[in-house]
Amino acid sequence: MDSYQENHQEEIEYLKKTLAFIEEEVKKEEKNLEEKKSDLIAAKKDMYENTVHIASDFESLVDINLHLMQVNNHISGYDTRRIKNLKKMINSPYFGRFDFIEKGFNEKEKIYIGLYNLMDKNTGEVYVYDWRAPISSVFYRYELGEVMYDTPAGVSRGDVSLKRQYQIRDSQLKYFFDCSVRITDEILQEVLSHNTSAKMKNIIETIQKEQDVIIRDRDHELLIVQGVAGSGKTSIALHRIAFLLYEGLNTNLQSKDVIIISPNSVFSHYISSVLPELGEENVRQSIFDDLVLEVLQGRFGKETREMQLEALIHSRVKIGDEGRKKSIDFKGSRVFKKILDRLLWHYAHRLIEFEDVYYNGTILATRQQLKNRFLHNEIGIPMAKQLNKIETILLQKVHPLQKKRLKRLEKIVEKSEGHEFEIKSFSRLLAIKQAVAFRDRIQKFTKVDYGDLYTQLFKNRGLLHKLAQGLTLPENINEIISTTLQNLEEGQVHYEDYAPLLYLKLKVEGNNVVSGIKHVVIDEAQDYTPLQYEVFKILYDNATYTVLGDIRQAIEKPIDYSLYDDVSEILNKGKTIKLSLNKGYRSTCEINAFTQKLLGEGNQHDYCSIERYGEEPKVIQRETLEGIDQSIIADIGNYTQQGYESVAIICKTQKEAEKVFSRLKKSVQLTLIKPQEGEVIKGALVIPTYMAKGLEFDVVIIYDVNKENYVSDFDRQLLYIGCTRALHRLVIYHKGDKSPLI
Ligand SMILES: Nc1ncnc2c1ncn2[C@@H]1O[C@H](COP(=O)(O)OP(=O)(O)OP(=O)(O)O)[C@@H](O)[C@H]1O
Repeated sequence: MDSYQENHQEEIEYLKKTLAFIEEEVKKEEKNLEEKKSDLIAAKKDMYENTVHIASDFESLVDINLHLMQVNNHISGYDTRRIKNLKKMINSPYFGRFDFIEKGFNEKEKIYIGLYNLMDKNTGEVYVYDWRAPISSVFYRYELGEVMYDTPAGVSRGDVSLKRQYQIRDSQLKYFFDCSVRITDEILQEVLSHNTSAKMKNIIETIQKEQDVIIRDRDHELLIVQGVAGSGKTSIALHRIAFLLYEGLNTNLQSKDVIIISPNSVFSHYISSVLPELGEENVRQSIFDDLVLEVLQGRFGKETREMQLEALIHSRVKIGDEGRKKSIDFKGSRVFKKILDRLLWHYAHRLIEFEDVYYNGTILATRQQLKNRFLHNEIGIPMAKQLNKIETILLQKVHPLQKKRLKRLEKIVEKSEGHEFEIKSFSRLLAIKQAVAFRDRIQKFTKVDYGDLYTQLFKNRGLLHKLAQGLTLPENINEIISTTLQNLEEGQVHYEDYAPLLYLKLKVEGNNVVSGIKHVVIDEAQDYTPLQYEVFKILYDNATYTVLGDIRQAIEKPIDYSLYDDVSEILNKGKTIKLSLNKGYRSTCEINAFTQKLLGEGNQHDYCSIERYGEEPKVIQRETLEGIDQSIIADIGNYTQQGYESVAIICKTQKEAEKVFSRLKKSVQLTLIKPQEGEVIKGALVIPTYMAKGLEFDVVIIYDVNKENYVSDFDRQLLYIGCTRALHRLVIYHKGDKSPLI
């Protein structure tokens, strides 16, 4: 036998042994589960039959029941998860191996790496190491030779003499090969040459070194990643969560303690299967609009981010109509945050009209006393709570006086005519009326409403200008003031007002809604304004953060890397690091070269692409829209025949997408993706650019990139986002002259 055959034989044996062990474990766990279920049923039966004798009251009965439910959930949750994980491993128990001699030891260990740990508890033999285990980092980071890796007990060193990769599918060893480099480009190219799927997939078999460094970072409280399109930011974010949860076994981080902030619900669906695939369920996902709804509870209307973008794109068509854009920039800025802080200060010091409080001729507190108490507030207590406390104190003071007053009232009523038979009840009624009047009087200065406060900023003539002293305001500030006031009075504010309103509410009332989050992942970080980060900071103050974005994919903002400095200053974490990724994995080299050119002079950046070749992108002119439609119908047929499974027709706006959809649907099977709607399915679909963010498709067709439709830098960014969604093919159609941007 030659050495390959020997190795092959050895690997077949090892696979057989591992699979047999997994199957044995599954059987054991299933038996275990059955026994536990029977025990539980018996315990329940016993409880129902006997509790009446032992549970002395209803409360203890409830307690027992609750306890049993918890035990029940705990047992079945843990056991079924382990069985599920083991079953997943039957398909492919591991994908990599390295042979390792730890410094100071002689014995060579074969370290197999897979989805989860697989250990024989009786013998201590480890069949497979979880890809997240400390030792597994060697596989992702090193070639042959000397290596080191972090363990909870410190750094371990050693020597790697062999690295091997496998493809095992349906429990069969398809192939394996030895590699001296980290992860060979061939296997990566092979993985990337496949079609994309309706749901994002995990990348554990081919994580790259620079990605692994981010995934396993434990040293920083704020980790910022600037990565080019397709560099794996979203994948990394999800694998990082899985890693932190694995580590969480030591640090007590659980899936319910983690939240992912993603751009929209279509994207949320797209990424929703990665963590469950990696064995981690129940991580919360939220979009900013959910937070708005949760905190503001629909009080100021329901404009969504998509509606804002749609309005913005349409307003751009009218040259010179920059009002909304300036308002968006201003209301998201740190300047506006300063104005809001000054507004809060001004309200506390100047606008609350404290009064002397009398009751029945007795002074309870002077105006100055109340003001002093309020301003020398215990640090950190929100304004509304502090005022509420003042109200409670005044009510407590007045309470004994009200009792005396009731007695007095009874005497008065007794003497008056017409109430002889209802002295008590009539006196009480009078007392209640007086108490209400008293409370209303003090509530004039103890109630503060964040919405009214925001309105005052725009309604109170000159207030905003006064508060903005020393700050630079946009040229159209007066227009912004009048439009905002009008919207507030109509109860329908713009999306850009939500962050300031949230900020004011959280500052005024404190954070009553969200708690317990220990780690926050913000994807598509470039899409949030500094003020939105201020809101995140208040909502998740004690959490650590992973923030990932690509400044070139900002939709309505100029390319400006200072956002990351703002994020770092605002979140203000002790240990912060900013890392960059400049290798794209999604698209072919031809598509990458095309999209880099799109960025325009001066905006290109350090970029490299994985070596995967395909066809040149096509830019095709048609005389009419009908001509474009006919070509697209033919394209969908051709590309589907060639085996591509997802073809996206990307339009500039939702309106355009709807029109294209209604024309094309007569001739071809396709889906229109709408904001707020669930999943992107496979096949042909029509989608507006901003909804396609973060997604990817085998074939991307960009609709009508003509010289009127795509002209500004803003359009360039939209076009860039659209084109970078393509894996294998990119086609651009235009009616008449093409856009000067391509
Ligand atoms: N190490 C890897 N191995 C295999 N595939 C990878 C790897 N890294 C990234 N990919 C693939 O590249 C594609 C892009 O990844 P992802 O969507 O995470 O990138 P991104 O940086 O978030 O992209 P964008 O900012 O453009 O939305 C995905 O198909 C992902 O599976």
